[in-house]
Amino acid sequence: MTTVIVGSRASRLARAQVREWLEPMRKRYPHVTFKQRVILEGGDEDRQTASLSEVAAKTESGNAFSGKQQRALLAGDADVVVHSFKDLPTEPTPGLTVLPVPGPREDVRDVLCGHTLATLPPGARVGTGAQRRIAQLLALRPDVVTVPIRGNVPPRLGRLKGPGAVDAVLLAAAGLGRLGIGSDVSERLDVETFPPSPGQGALAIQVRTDDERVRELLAGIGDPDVDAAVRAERSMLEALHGGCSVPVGAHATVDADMLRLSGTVTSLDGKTQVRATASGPLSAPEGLGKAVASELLERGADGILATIRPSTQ
Ligand SMILES: NCc1[nH]cc(CCC(=O)O)c1CC(=O)O
Repeated sequence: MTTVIVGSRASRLARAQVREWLEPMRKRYPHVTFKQRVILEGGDEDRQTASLSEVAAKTESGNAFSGKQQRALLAGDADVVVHSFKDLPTEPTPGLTVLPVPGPREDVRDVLCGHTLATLPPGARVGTGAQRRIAQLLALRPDVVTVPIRGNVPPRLGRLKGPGAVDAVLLAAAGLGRLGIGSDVSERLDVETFPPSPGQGALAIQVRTDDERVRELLAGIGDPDVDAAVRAERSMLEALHGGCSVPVGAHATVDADMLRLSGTVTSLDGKTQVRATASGPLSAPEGLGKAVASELLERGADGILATIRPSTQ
């Protein structure tokens, strides 16, 4: 009997993600005992510091959400860790490997709860702390005011009511779907006008590079289409030198053996937005990601990104 320890952050969403991944794994490998182990992160423990970049600066790894998971993995306290792909930094961590991306991918879209884009009253207050969401929202509705909110998904939704309530909140459909609260959604935002964060809705399964036992066991868990789409989006982000919260949106789709990737970079005030789209073979997702990134840079993305200070939020 072999045992595999699966590390997870403490939040309901993180635990739901691990359960989602474990369910087919347990069916596929009935002889393996999978055990869940909760590993707390700075970004989970520290609820007082408003800015995630400040929380990240206090952690050893400089990452508020995935640093301790990765250290636990390296130390052997877990054999596998499950992240939201979009929360994982683009730089690889020495000694760790991300396995081919499993499917199915959750709904990749961002959603508005409380109002739709069209019904938001002029000057409405919209809760979100993510730079990409702020920028893309202001590009569509320059009249609204964004209010920084962070924390787990249920308290963010809770900001629609009570003292200091906001008119709407912007969140990922994937988080709401995994928590079973998708019915609170007012509008699912179109991927063309509001492209999601690269990798949104997908899971990153990370293991130790030298752990042949687990790597062999889990070889073949990836979904080739989901894997190619996520690789294309993430290599575009990497080529733009973007972390997980720069105002970069990406969306890749698969059609037979072709991959199509759209990317956007938006200034924080929403006034400038560059876009690029290209297609390429499913077998070369990184090449497509780099090609779309070069096109974005040619169209002025570097000028926009230069004005934004690095942040891990
Ligand atoms: N940054 C927080 C975060 N990280 C992953 C998700 C859920 C979406 C996903 O798994 O891609 C969320 C919540 C949100 O953005 O609303």
